[in-house]
Amino acid sequence: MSESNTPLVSLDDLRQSIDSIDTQIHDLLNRRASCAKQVAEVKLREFAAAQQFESNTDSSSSQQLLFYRPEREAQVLSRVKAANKGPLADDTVAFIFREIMSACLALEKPMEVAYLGPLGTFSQAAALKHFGHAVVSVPQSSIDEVFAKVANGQCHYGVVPVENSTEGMVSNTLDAFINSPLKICGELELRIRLNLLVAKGGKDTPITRICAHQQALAQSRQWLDAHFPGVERAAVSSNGEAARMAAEEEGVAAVAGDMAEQQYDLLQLAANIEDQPDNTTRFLIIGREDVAASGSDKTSLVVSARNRPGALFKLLEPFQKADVMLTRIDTRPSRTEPWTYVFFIEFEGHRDDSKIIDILNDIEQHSIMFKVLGSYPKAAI
Ligand SMILES: O=C(O)C(=O)C[C@]1(C(=O)O)C=C[C@@H](O)C=C1
Repeated sequence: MSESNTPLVSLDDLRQSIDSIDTQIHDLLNRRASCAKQVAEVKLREFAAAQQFESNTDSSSSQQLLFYRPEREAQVLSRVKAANKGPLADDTVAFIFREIMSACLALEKPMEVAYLGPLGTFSQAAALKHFGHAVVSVPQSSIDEVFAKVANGQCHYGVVPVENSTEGMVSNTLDAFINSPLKICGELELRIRLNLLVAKGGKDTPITRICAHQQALAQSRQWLDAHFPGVERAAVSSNGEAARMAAEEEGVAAVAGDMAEQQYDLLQLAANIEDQPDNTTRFLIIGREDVAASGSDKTSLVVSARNRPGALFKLLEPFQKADVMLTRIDTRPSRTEPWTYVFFIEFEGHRDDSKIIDILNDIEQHSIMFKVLGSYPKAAI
């Protein structure tokens, strides 16, 4: 018998080893969860002490009770990825720890996260990827509603799409930031795989209308042109809504992802119909509080320059001088007067870093509107 055919350890022995390891993992998980519960008690004590101190000194209470700590979560995820020796892939280990932290945080404080619904949208997939499955994800009818629900305290956080690798920026999200008091608390990327979906039993029904969010229609335009020329396309409020319509209306097909397919129990007529094979959407996490530095952060700001030659150069020059990496710049109409613009600038670093403080002071002097939208950990998974 060749060496590879010789079982060194029996199946029973291996399963006994797995059982024993599972018992240890189980015990360790509950020990970790007990630590997280104690962390919650410490946070509550510190919060109460700060409140008392503030009322004694008669200052207004600015202290927020924060259970969710994005900077700490990013550090944990980066650390487990860096320490991973395999055979599990780094991303797999990070996803497992993502869920462990999500479950631990739920013991401290169950969290509600608003996203662009209905059920089964990529925004919901993004919310669960970022926060893990222990959060309650709460569907909203529009991006503006996501902002509103977080701003009025009905949800702890929100998840909004900000740019797609095929279609560019999501202008609705950028515009919503201009007048919102909310902060950016995190970011993540989600690979967008689009499928053509119809109701189960609708395999032979001719497709008369293809529905999807306008971004999904644009991301699969060439495929739809080639396979369904002349069939009406309708942009609806979300891919989840398109999937719901496909489930209920005869002849309607939806362009949507796996979550929508499962949610509405649809039939997949074609898979991966997106025109760009690496089609990816970047999402932002919005909340009411600033996030402490994690050591690997980005900052976003919105700024409007005086309408004069060299104004944009003056805004960007401080980054070049301080050798700070710009990661994105977008322009939107200011909506205050015609032909004036605001710039969304995103760069590496945290607003509390001394180098970044100097840059921000410099930019503020050359701008007529200036708002830091937040500093937040770079996407860790
Ligand atoms: O370190 C903390 O502050 C915790 O609350 C613990 C923990 C974790 O499980 O590691 C849980 C929730 C926070 O968002 C960050 C980390």
